Amino acid sequence: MTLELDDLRVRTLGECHHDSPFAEMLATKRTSPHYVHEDDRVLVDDTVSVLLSRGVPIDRLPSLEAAGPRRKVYFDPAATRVGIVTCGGLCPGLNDVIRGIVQELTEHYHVARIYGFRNGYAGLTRQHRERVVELDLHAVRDINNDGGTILGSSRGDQSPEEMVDTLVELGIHVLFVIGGDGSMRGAMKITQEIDSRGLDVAVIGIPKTIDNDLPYTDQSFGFQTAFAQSTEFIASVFVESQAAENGVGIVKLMGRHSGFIACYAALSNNDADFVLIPEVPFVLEGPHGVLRRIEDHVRRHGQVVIVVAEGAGQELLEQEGGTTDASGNTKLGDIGLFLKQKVTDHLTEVGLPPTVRYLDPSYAIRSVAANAYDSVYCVRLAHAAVHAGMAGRTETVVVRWRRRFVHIPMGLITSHRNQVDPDGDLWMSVLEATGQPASFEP
Ligand SMILES: Nc1ncnc2c1ncn2[C@@H]1O[C@H](COP(=O)(O)OP(=O)(O)O)[C@@H](O)[C@H]1O
Ligand SMILES: O=P(O)(O)OC[C@H]1O[C@](O)(COP(=O)(O)O)[C@@H](O)[C@@H]1O
Ligand SMILES: [Mg+2]
Repeated sequence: MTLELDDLRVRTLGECHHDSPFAEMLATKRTSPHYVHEDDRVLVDDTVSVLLSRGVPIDRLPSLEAAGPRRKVYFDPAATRVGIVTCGGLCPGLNDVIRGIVQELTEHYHVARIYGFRNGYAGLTRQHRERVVELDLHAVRDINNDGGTILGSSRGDQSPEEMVDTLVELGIHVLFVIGGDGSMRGAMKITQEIDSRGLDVAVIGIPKTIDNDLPYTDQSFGFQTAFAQSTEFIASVFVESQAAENGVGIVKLMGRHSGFIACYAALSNNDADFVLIPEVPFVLEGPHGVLRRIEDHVRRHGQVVIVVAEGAGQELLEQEGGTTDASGNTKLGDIGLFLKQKVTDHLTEVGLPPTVRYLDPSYAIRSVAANAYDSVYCVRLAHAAVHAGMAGRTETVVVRWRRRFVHIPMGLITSHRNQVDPDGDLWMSVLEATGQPASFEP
């Protein structure tokens, strides 16, 4: 609520003087419900009460710069060299974004060169510089039919100085970083280094996360594909649990800090009786605890299905002492296996010896190709990113916000996490669909 208009202004490298290949097409366009003029701004808030509570005139309301092609661009297209890198965990749609960027840059802007860095930020280091690949239409043809990323990815810190040396050596003007919160923190270190050297290089982020945990964006690309994949595993344990006496199906789904995949997957096929997510703490023991509720459900229905997000109930696990992955992300305890054991022990103790079917689809939900919806989303994000970069926006992320494509300052996307609001309408839908209690605490 403390967000001010000035926090939402994106950085530009300077005035745009070069003719854009889109100038002619834009000349006749008028602002409409389907087209936002390049100088127009999109409101952040969408309810009357929040807008009123801002207490400022309409032109001072928090708003975002519209994405899309400009009449003039900052970089001379024919002389522009571009780099693309994908970092962090895989996500459906990475190849669609790469293809979209390369197509747009090649077919419309006719840029001089497009380089792909291999295996995340590691590909920008001195050691791996020779592995850089040149990307053209041929190299990206059909890549969207495959999951993963043709460029590869990685976790782990790299020196911003070395990475900027690589950009300078290859004469790159625009770097596109497709990645999550960690990648955007890394990208901001790259822009700092660019600034400290006074270089004319733009850095544009395209937010990637299957967890859907980045703020200031509608559902992130690949999320829909990932939760759709998850539903198949829930359906499997449901069938298994129905066929067994005291059948228990448990599916653990990705979601380090946010339970969006668990919520959407559970709502999608409506087979889950309990959904456990990081945002809503729960207790296992006691008359209102999860175990007792599961027991009640098995007594009444003869079976039960539980969907648990990997980050749920971490406070119940004995932690190994703050271990982290190469990128500094905290490694989580295995709530799925823990829950499986606890449920088995409890139901056995109360005379309902269960048949437990446990699935941890893990990488199976994020390594697949994007579905048709996500593919459309990816290609549109790619176009928006290219227009932003060519127009000299920097330290800027392209996002879709309330169905508009807009620019936001990179710092905002790492400012906090998008999480399921326990007071919000999504969690309410989950409670309505599952019938689980709003709280497992007395
Ligand atoms: N605070 C940070 N500063 C600089 N680089 C970072 C930072 N956090 C993460 N990175 C780098 O960004 C890349 C991706 O980060 P990671 O957390 O693994 O995935 P994601 O971008 O999906 O969150 C890694 O190479 C990682 O080292
Ligand atoms: O085994 P890995 O590659 O570290 O990935 C596991 C993590 O990746 C995620 O899919 C999200 O990772 P990112 O932050 O890279 O998007 C989490 O849900 C999961 O905890
Ligand atoms: Mg991350």
